[in-house]
This record gives sequence, structure tokens and C-alpha cells, in this order.
Amino acid sequence: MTKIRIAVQKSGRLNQDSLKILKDCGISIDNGKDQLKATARNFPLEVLYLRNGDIPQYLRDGIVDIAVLGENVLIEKGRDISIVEKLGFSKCRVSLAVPKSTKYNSVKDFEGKRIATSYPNTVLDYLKSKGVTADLHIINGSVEIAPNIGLADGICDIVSSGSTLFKNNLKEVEVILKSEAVLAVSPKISEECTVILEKLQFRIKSVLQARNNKYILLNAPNDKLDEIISILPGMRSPTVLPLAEEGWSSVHTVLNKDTFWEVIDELKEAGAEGILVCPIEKMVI
Ligand SMILES: Nc1ncnc2c1ncn2[C@@H]1O[C@H](COP(=O)(O)OP(=O)(O)OP(=O)(O)O)[C@@H](O)[C@H]1O
Ligand SMILES: O=P(O)(O)OC[C@H]1O[C@H](OP(=O)(O)OP(=O)(O)O)[C@H](O)[C@@H]1O
Ligand SMILES: [Mg+2]
Repeated sequence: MTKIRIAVQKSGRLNQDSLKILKDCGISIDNGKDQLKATARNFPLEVLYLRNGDIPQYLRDGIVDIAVLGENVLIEKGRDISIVEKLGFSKCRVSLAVPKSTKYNSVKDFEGKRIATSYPNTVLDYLKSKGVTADLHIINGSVEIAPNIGLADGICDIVSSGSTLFKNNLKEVEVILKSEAVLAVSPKISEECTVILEKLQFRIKSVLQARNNKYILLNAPNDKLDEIISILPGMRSPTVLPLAEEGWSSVHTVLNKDTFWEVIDELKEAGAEGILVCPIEKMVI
């Protein structure tokens, strides 16, 4: 039987969340200790554990059909590879930073300067688009230390909370790109594997939808129902059921987690009571 091959980061920031999304899709993977390859028990899928930075080449060569990796890595070394799904975790940005004490006006200040980075293509493309030429020092890790040891005038690296920059007395001056974990597909994927990918994508979408939404139930006096319903976005229109107590109804709907608290505040204001918020296991639209 044909199996789709997926690359997942062997260890590091993407590993656990990548496996969690497969698990939430109902796919069980038997993992032996230090195993570099594993097979799913209940889905035609094989997992290869690889370095994030090596994955674009495996996709290009068709060694793996699909992969979970950082979008920033694709921008750096896999612009020819398509993304089929953004997965919503490992959100970060790739930015230029300089020592706090450096006076900074614009990206032109990098002209002729030394920049330490693990993302040379990303930096070069960005600087080129701004008409700036700089001298790159390519290093694979601990990039933020470079200005402090005299290796560079600035850096380009991943920033998330900003604490690594802060600890190294650096300030973020330009955001080159924003990134998150993505599902990417090999240009060499077969037709049979494309069919399996479609099934997997359908499950992933349901999982992501569920993660992004909450199910809410509330009680409302009937004379406030119209106002309360007008506040609710919902999948279609909310479900309204009569309560045992005369003059009251129970309203059920789905709320997006981004607007969740604002909507709850408005609902309370409009007279909603006994608001219950429940996680959604899967959401098929
Ligand atoms: N601080 C961070 N916050 C959020 N996401 C991050 C952060 N650092 C890295 N990432 C994202 O996670 C991905 C993997 O980062 P990680 O540091 O685990 O691996 P790596 O050292 O870049 O790769 P490799 O697997 O090749 O060793 C990055 O490509 C980026 O997309
Ligand atoms: O803005 P922050 O939240 O501080 O995150 C940014 C840091 O996280 C990443 O390093 P990581 O911890 O993955 O170490 P690594 O360099 O060994 O990959 C990245 O290379 C930055 O150094
Ligand atoms: Mg890292």
C-alpha cells in the first residue's frame, strides 16, 4: 500500500507541535527511542525525523512528499517549494538588529557593514531590494553574540519574544519577514500521495479550525435576545433553545479565539448570563 512520507524536525522547537498536530488528526505513530523513521498505525503515512534546515532539499529531491518546517527556512532555501497549509505555531520573525548604543536611522545604515547571520539569502535579497550592500558573516548559531565579540556590526536572526536580543544588548531595527510552521509539499509528489495529502489536509484544517474557536453557551432573557444575537458572529446563526424558566433562552454558538474576550464583554453588557466556554475537539466546515 502507498504511504505518504512526511518529514518532521528530529529535535528542536518544531518537533513536539508537529507530532501533536498529527496526533490531533487521529494519526498514531509508534516511536522507538532515537528512531529516525516511524510508521503510522492507522493512516498511510511514514515519518522521517530530519534537521529542519535539511528539509527543503529532501522535498526538492522527492525523498519526502510533505514536511512540517519553518516558513523562514523555505524562504531561505526553498522558494521553489509550495506551502499547502500554515499551521499556526512556532511564530517568529527574521529581523536585523544592531547594538543598543548604535544610532540607527534606516536600512541604508547597513551599507558596507558586517552582518552575522544564518540566513544569508534572506538578508542579501532584502538588502538588494533596498539598494544596500553589506559584508555577510555566515554562522550557524549563537548569532546574537557576534556584535559583542567584534565579529559584526549587526545581525540578522530569528526573533520571537525579543529576550535573546535584550540579553545581548541588541535592538531590533528591521523586520525582514514573519514566519510560522507550515506544511510544504514536494514538487515530485505522486498522484497517489496527493490523494493521501488531501485526506490529511482535510483533517489538519478541522484541527486548526477547532484550535482557533471556542463553543459558547449562555442564558439570555428573551427581550434581550435580538441584541445578543446581533453581537454573535457564529458559523451560521446561533442555536436558540427555550429554558425551563419562562422568558429565558439558552444561546449556543462558536466564537473565534482572537475576538473572543471583546465579544464576551459585549455579551455581558447586553444582559447575557451564565456564559460557558468549551473547547472544540474538531471542527468540520
Ligand atoms: N524563538 C523562537 N520562537 C518561535 N519560533 C522559533 C524560534 N526559534 C526558531 N523558531 C522556528 O522554529 C524553527 C526551528 O528552530 P530550531 O531552533 O528548533 O531549529 P534549527 O536549529 O533552526 O534547525 P535544525 O533542525 O536544522 O537544527 C525555525 O526555523 C523557526 O521557524
Ligand atoms: O526572541 P527570543 O524569544 O529570545 O527567541 C529568539 C532566539 O530563539 C532562537 O534560538 P534557539 O533558542 O532556537 O537556539 P539555537 O540558536 O540553538 O537554535 C533564535 O535563533 C534566537 O536566538
Ligand atoms: Mg534555533
